[in-house]
Amino acid sequence: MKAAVVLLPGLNRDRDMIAALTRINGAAPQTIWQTETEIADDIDLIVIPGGFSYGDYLRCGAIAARMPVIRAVAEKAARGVRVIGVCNGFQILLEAGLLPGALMRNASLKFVCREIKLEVGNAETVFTSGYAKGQVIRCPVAHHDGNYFTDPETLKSIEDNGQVAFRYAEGTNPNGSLNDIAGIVNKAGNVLGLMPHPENLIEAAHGGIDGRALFESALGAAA
Ligand SMILES: NC(=O)CC[C@H](N)C(=O)O
Repeated sequence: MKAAVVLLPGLNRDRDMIAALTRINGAAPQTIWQTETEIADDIDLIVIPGGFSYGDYLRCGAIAARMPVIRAVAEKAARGVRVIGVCNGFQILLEAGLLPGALMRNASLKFVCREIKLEVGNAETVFTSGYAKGQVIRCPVAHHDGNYFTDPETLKSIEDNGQVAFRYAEGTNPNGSLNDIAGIVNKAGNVLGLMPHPENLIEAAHGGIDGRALFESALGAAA
């Protein structure tokens, strides 16, 4: 499988993401700059990394969501290509309408940078098939706008459809997210957004490999 990483000014997790994908996939991902309007047909997985695109001006992810490259990502997503947005990448996918809901300022009004625990909410997605349902994994978070919110009807539908891929395990919700939601997939199941950073826990030097199965699932279990 071939992976690509979207690059935007202000992102700062792109190198970590490229390193993680290179290690897991055995080949460096292609990089796609903000102004590109087309993404190659042989790309199976597109990743939008975390950071502070365009300085988080207006709202986190709001400016990025209007860049040509995100339109190209949306076109690929509509055709079933797998897309992962991590942290700022998740915010961008929400702002672009590829996922439902919004990420508000953390309930504490503070930037939170620490390790939390994640519970796998649905192990039947292409991104979580390497985990067991209910499995609890370690994962770092680093954000100030991670407080997932949506209207009650949407919340019910994402819960009923099994779209909650990851939840903050009991007592570790760092931001006040509704239903402890840490990551969701779209209805079709090929777009994942999550606030924590699994790319920072994929090799022994990181102190653990709990994030690895996410990328292995996304890269390995492809049709
Ligand atoms: N690490 C990140 O991607 C941070 C995302 C965003 N800038 C926030 O602080 O909420």
